[in-house]
Amino acid sequence: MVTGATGLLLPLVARGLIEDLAEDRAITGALLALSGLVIANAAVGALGSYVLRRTAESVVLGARRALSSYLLRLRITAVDRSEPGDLMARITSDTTLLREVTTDSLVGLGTGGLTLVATVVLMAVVDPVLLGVTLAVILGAGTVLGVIVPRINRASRQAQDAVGVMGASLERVLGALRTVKASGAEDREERALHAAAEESWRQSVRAAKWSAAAGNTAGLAMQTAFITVLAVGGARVATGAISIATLVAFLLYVFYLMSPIQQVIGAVIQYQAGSAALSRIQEALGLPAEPAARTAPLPSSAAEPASLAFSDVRFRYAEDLPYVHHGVTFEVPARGMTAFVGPSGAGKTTVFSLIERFYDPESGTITLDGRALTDWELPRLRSAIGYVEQDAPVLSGTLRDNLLLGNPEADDETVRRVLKTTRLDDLVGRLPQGLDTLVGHRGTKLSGGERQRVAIARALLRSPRLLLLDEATSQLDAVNEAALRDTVADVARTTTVLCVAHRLSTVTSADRIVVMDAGRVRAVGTHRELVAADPLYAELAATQFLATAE
Ligand SMILES: Nc1ncnc2c1ncn2[C@@H]1O[C@H](COP(=O)(O)OP(=O)(O)OP(=O)(O)O)[C@@H](O)[C@H]1O
Repeated sequence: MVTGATGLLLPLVARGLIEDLAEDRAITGALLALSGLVIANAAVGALGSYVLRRTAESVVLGARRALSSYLLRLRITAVDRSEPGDLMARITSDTTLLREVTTDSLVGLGTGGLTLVATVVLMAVVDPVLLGVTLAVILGAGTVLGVIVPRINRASRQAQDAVGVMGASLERVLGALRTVKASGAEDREERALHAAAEESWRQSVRAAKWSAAAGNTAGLAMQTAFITVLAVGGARVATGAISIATLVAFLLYVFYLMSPIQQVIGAVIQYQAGSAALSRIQEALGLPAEPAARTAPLPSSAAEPASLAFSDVRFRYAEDLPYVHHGVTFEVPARGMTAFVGPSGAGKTTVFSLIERFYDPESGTITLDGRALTDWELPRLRSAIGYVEQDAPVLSGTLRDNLLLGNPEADDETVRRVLKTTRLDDLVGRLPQGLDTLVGHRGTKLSGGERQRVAIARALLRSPRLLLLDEATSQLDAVNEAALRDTVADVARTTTVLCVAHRLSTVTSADRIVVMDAGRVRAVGTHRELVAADPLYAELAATQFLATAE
């Protein structure tokens, strides 16, 4: 505003200068005022522009922090429905567009708008007739802009959506690059990536076309205003209605009008891209999330193991999908090892997802320590559990980062002990950088079996009251598997262990086995009991399990 005000005073001082010259008065004062104004204008302008950019960066930072915190708390149901690459684009690319909204758009609209109004007021003071001429031209341009602006908005939104699609395609390909290469699918994936990039290009070019049209409409309007004012003003000077000095001052105002008008139109155009990005950010912030809560402390090593019960649990992943659990009921007392077996797709992993409350059942209750899961504070519930997922994910970073992910407080002695029980000590000893070795994206620098052992070690370091192992030993060789079986048996003496098992060797030593089939529990018992009592179990034991047993 100060920059605008100093700029606005210049024509008045210029008029004074011309009048001083015309009337042979000293011009030192006017010259000094002119120089002072020019310098103040430049200095305040530079400072303002810095403050503005800083503010804009802070807006982007705020949006990125809010979005990343929110996305970490997303419910798994929302993650199932979204593309991670698209969510990533919303945090990285869409937030960048907010920078322009803050600098060029909002502030441009504010200062440009104010300068515009002030200029018009001063024009009215100088000569209302010429102001009328100027406004008529500007109004015509405004009408044209009203048609163009919504088109810029639509194109901007589609361009950003295409960037999201591109992010999703990239994530899809980079997440499984080996499979893509092994399947010889590079060309097809390349086409999909290019199609998304081209769609973004097409829409951005469309937005650029309309933006250029809008920008030029403004330029054209200003030139028309300039020429019309010159013609009408010239005529008025000829008839003696106004003086030359007034015409010069007015033309200077028309000249000054250019910048705020360009600013306002630029702001409106920028705002279209910004508002498209903003609506994509708001969409992400509208996804269902878990309530914000602080991470709960891990249970002390002396904490009692947990007991668990499912009672008539019915669950499906979405309303348009079939039920995965049709009234699942079982009880697991504190301590000991419970194995879940059953054909693929029976709903074993889903049991674990429900315990972690990644999803909530449609009906029935799940209790931990006799208390419904819904009555537990979510962080407290999860802090009691150690979970090793089916594909044993390992995160990019060092081995140490991965091991300490679930318990950053674990001391060196505990880490050493767990490394020994999971037989990772050999690996760590062999690596030149030991625990500080980088494991690569998703742990690609580790073998499948090593990844599983890292995942188990990570869960054990939490000293959980309930340990969930989902086929955690499927990729281990016989020696490692036997060793880990002993470790798990050891852990089961002090902790409740639930294990989805595919190997007979894991199952035979279990305290109880829950046989699941098509979303129901069909039998519970020990290996010996079930072989005699349950035909499905007997069949599984005789074929699938025995085939992989030692
Ligand atoms: N996120 C999900 N969204 C929709 N359906 C899912 C989802 N996860 C699993 N399902 C479906 O739920 C059913 C049960 O899956 P679950 O992973 O619990 O089976 P499982 O018994 O562990 O099988 P496996 O032994 O092959 O791992 C399957 O039919 C599967 O297709």
